[in-house]
Amino acid sequence: MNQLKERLQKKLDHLRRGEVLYYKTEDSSDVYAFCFLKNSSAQNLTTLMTYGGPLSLLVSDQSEICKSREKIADCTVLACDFSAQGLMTLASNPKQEGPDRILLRVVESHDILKNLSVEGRIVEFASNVEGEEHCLIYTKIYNSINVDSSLLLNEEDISLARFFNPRLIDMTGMTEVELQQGTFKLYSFYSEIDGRYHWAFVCNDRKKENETPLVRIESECLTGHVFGSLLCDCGDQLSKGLEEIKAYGYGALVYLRQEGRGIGLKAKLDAYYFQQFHDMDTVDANLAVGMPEDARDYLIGAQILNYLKFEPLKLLTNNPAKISGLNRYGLSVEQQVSHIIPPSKHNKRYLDTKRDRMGHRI
Ligand SMILES: Nc1nc2c(ncn2[C@@H]2O[C@H](COP(=O)(O)OP(=O)(O)OP(=O)(O)O)[C@@H](O)[C@H]2O)c(=O)[nH]1
Repeated sequence: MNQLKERLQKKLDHLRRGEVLYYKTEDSSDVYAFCFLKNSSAQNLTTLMTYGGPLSLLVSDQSEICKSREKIADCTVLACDFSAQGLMTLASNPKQEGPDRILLRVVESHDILKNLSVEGRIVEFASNVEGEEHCLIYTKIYNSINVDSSLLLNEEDISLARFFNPRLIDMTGMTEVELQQGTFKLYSFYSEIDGRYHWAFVCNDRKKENETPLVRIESECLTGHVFGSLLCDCGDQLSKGLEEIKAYGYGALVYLRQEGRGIGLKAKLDAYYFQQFHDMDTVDANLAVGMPEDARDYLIGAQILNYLKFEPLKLLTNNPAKISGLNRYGLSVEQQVSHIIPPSKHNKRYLDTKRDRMGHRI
């Protein structure tokens, strides 16, 4: 973890000095070059222009970008609010304009919006580096160049930068609750990322030096957790998870608001329709309603565990994506602890699909 942090820090230092960094996307060989726009960075602008196509510029509302007007007359300018939700703001306001914007080559096509999801993350990343700097200029590189790896940002760096940003969750309250499984401390956390509250049921009964906490990350399931639907194993997993943590004596159940594997309740119910009336399994049904098979991200969970200082940890799960989802944000999972509920006639297909199509260790 420390090595990763140091490596990231070095790259950030380059960025602070106004030097050009590079970014390579995970799913293609596209390389972007970018830097902050500073008054002194005319040299860097020339470098960017030599490498690539039209420059793009992301500016915040208070940007002093007008000062640089002459230098970047042919830029695509995208209005952007550099909040933690920068990406969403960007996507939902592609035409946001103001009198102080120099030029807008208005972004309308979905393709460009898709690209923005890559660049939006860079913006978020860059804005975390230095609050004062609010202009990021970038271009996709068309000329093939050899990029020095110390100047290359990758997805891992972006994930780490997001993780180290302490502003993404706030601990908003703590109380004690009596559950069937025993007494837990219940923490609430507000997340800037999705504007929701997430919960942690914490058990510290037997905390010892060097003992590893047992953690369960539970994704919201209104139908299973609240109404006791038999179509999934969620209800049983929730109560058994709390029971096991209590019996172990040290750990937490982190309850994330990721209903329907992150696609939301409305889309989950639409997907149920395809499962029931078109004989699809959960994966195909999600795709049929235009959603990914699993839309979850574990940044909020990772930040909550970091707040609780529950790392390294043992994770109660059958789902390898949860382990890699935490590793991605620098958390170490020392052990996977199986969390298997015996199948019933109602949820057998659901569980078979988890095993056969989603790699769950069941
Ligand atoms: N899209 C969709 N989501 C479902 C369906 N049934 C249950 N879910 C959701 O699946 C998620 C299950 O979350 P978890 O139990 O935390 O995790 P998991 O991925 O099953 O992995 P484990 O840790 O092994 O339990 C919840 O968000 C449920 O709402 C379904 O038929 N379709």
